[in-house]
Amino acid sequence: MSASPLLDVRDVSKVFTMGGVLSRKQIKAVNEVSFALSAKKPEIFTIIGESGSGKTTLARMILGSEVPTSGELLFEGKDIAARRGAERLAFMARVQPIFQNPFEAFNPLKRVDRYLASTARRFLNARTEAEMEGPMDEALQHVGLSLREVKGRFPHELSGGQLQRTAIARALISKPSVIVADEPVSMVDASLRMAIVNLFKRLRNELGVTIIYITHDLATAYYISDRIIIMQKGHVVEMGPARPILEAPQHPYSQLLKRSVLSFDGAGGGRITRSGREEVDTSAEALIKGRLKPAGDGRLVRVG
Ligand SMILES: Nc1ncnc2c1ncn2[C@@H]1O[C@H](COP(=O)(O)OP(=O)(O)OP(=O)(O)O)[C@@H](O)[C@H]1O
Repeated sequence: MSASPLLDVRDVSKVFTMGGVLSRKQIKAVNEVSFALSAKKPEIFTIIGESGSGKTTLARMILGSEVPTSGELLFEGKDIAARRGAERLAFMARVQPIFQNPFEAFNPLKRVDRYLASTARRFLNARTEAEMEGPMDEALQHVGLSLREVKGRFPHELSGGQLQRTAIARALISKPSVIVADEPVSMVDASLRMAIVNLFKRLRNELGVTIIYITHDLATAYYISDRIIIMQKGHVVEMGPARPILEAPQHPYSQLLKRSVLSFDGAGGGRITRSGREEVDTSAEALIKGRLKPAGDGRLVRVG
């Protein structure tokens, strides 16, 4: 068996050139980033950073939809950018994306099961209804849904949470080793966020899927991540086990990020109102101090 890491990101940079001949401007979106994910130990590997820090560009290079300007990304020892045709398709089956907005991920005029069926056709070469429906239902069961529940439904007929879980099920159909989830909970109602991130934990534990979780939400990052990297202006400023880093960040930027998220963040670090009466503090600080714990229904509950 090969000893290569599952994913090996080596000194990867991406430069975008903007403007015309006279006003040429270069943006180094990703700057010499390196890390490796183990083939043996599935994990939740989080990429955290504020808007514009290069997270999405890095994710697009991992998915092979953007080619690095320098450095290389290897999946099971082979260059991602060099894969073509059948090799590219096989790679795409193993490394699947989940996007931010489930309502954009699905065509509003297409029934969601048709979307799942086309994924089964593409990656599993399924042809008959039965060949498609078995893996579709299996994937939906992994996210707490079933084919019976979503069959014939249009995206607007499902809740945001159901639709995001369907998007995750779609990603599971090809039995991937890696899921790249770019801000998967930022468009989901705050009360459902923990349910989605708990699902990622289950996929890691039960299916052995490695999750690359891209976010600016320190609270969920703290709660689910095994390791994190913190990015600022394309650079990795801190990398390592998630909890020690988020509890006591060393780099001034990580410290600033933590402070700013604790004081104001509408996307997860802020306050949500439950039942219109009670305020639940979902900030990273609250989680860190252990004042909240996730309840079975995906909400956070106050301890003691
Ligand atoms: N196709 C592109 N052409 C030019 N510049 C780009 C392109 N894609 C990204 N950039 C620039 O690269 C930098 C990093 O962007 P990127 O989207 O990777 O950051 P991000 O951390 O994912 O931010 P966000 O959370 O807002 O998506 C930004 O300055 C952005 O404007």
